[in-house]
Amino acid sequence: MESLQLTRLLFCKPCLKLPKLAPTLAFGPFRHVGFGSLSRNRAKNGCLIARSSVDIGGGDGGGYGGSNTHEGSSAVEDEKEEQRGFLLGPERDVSGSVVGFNLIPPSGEQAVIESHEDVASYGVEESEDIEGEKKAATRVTYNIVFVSAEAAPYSKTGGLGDVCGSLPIALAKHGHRVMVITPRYQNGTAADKKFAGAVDVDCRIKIPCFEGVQEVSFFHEYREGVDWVFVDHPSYHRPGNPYGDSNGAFGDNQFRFTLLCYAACEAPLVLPLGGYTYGENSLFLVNDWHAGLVPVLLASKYRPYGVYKDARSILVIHNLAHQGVEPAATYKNFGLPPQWYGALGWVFPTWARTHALDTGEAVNVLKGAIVTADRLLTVSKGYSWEITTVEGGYGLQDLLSSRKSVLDGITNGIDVTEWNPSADEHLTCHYSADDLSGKVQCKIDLQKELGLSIQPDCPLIGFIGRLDYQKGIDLIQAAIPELMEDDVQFVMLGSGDPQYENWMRAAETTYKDKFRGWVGFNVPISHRITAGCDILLMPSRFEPCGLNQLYAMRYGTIPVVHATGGLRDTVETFNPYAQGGSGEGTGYVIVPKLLAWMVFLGHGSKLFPPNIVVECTVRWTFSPLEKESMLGALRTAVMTYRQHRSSWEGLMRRCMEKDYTWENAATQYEQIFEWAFLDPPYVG
Ligand SMILES: Nc1ncnc2c1ncn2[C@@H]1O[C@H](COP(=O)(O)OP(=O)(O)O[C@H]2O[C@H](CO)[C@@H](O)[C@H](O)[C@H]2O)[C@@H](O)[C@H]1O
Repeated sequence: MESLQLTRLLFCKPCLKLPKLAPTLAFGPFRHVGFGSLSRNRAKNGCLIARSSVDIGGGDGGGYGGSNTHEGSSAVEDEKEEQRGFLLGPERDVSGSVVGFNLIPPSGEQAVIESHEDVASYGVEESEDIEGEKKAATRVTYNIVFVSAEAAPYSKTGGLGDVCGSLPIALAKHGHRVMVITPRYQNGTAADKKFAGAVDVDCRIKIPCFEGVQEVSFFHEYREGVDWVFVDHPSYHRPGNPYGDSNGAFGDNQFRFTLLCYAACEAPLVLPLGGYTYGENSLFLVNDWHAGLVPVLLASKYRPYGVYKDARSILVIHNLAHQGVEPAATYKNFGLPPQWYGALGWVFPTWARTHALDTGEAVNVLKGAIVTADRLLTVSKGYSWEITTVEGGYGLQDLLSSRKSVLDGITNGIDVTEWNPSADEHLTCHYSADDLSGKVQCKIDLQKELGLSIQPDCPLIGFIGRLDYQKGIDLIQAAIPELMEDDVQFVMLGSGDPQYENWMRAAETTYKDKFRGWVGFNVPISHRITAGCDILLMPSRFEPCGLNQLYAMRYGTIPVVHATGGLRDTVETFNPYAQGGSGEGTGYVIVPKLLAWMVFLGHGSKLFPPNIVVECTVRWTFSPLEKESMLGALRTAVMTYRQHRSSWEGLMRRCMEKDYTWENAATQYEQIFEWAFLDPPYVG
């Protein structure tokens, strides 16, 4: 295999020398008054190293330092790798990963100048105390590199795009230097314009993988305090979304995201953004399997050669169901040293194998990331526990349990500027918790737009999301015939599995007056549904965090959710007896919650003083996940909407007053960063 030569000059400065403040870093609310990068300088003490021939992963298996002493993945080794497991007829998920296993067992069977002005990792910043006096407080800032397959507004198919479009900005506002690195997708539609603000930085690197050498280039846009870096390669230029098109997932996703990961490892070293590279002390936030090769590369191809010795990586799991699994024979594609096979090696359980001779051997990128990342994070606390269980671990529960000491969960925030009912650009009418009157107009507008009968008092139920098994679409499908007998309207927006898309179209024909199924991905419509509906249904089988329920709450749209993962963490069960109402009932409070509520409804509000309802906290949850319990929760919500309007308005207001800003989440992320740097990095 041909190896890659990359010319690089590294300027290194003497240990402990504090560099001047880089002007490009003086953004955010905190002013750096002094900082220095210590550990990196320790590694290359006071010398100028001219490095030509830097191999970033050539077939000799080498890494940084131009060393050829490292054992290579020879042709013989490659042969061997090829003989590892072979999957016939692999079943793939929407992102293209092999999911030839039912993870829930079936029943019965269980020239580059690197900055010498090394960017800050540690800073002292000024803050104000409550009396307004300026005082010096030590606040650590980091050079953060987000790696993600999508980042809104440039690319988005779901919540991953939202998070990687918003959290970086929140962290930049905290004074961190933040880069987001993601592919530069060009699909030949108007969406291509979203990348128009990014300029070619004229930096090309060659990546040896897939038994060849690939050249990628970088585009850059500095926006809202964040360096948005786009990796450009012909494989990102094709119709469809980041993962596939109408024919399903792209067959070369392993290749496309391998390129992304290599490029992400190089970017902090080679891109002098604003004049300075991010450098080796960077903190990588790698999101889902698409970015999962980054910690593996750091451990196998950089750290052994003294590069990124003081970097850290945090794997953020947004969805454990997608793991980047491919046949074991594809290991050689990654360009990793053969001895690192074990990090990615994965064996399907016997029951999940395709035939008697199938050894079940595969490579699993997400597993590699779980093994090699310095810390693990999920997007809610509830989900961080669920993934350590058989039901939620998707085969990785034991590995995840073994890393519990570095596993945390932080609930996502939302972009409260984009999602703001009092100023939403996609709405013609606005409202707020103080004045809810505009919401009914949003409902009327939506009914008009969708061709539903205009009925301001008819409960309007919505669903927005990917049409995927995860989201419980089959449950909605099963419940619709019954639900459509009630006096309600139902609107669904989604795209994904063709069988659900077809069902939505058919349901629209069957229930002309009551049901609308919008097949496609449409952000303005998603805003109008969120504002115009009274109830948002989320019967997800599992939900790592969920953003739509957070958007819904902000818009005073009451979520009815399955009590799982982030939904359980963020939606509080409505209890008419709580708070000031406790003890004022008539003795019904000890019965199960749902039954108690039904009794309350049955006897009317005369039984309880009005303040009981007003002071209750929000909403319903239903568990276990069955059609009947979902219908029960929905009908309870509908009854409250119809019969207890003041309770309903109380619910709406409490929802709208909830704080799910990124500011809150960003502070929690900083705690995790601190912990990541307290422990030594993973070295294998
Ligand atoms: N057809 C359509 N048209 C317009 N907009 C659409 C749409 N379908 C979905 N969206 C939007 O995509 C986002 C979906 O976010 P979610 O968090 O609900 O789900 P997702 O499963 O993609 O994300 C995964 O990652 C996120 C982020 O961590 C976790 O919250 C979540 O639990 C996890 O499954 C929302 O902004 C939604 O409005």
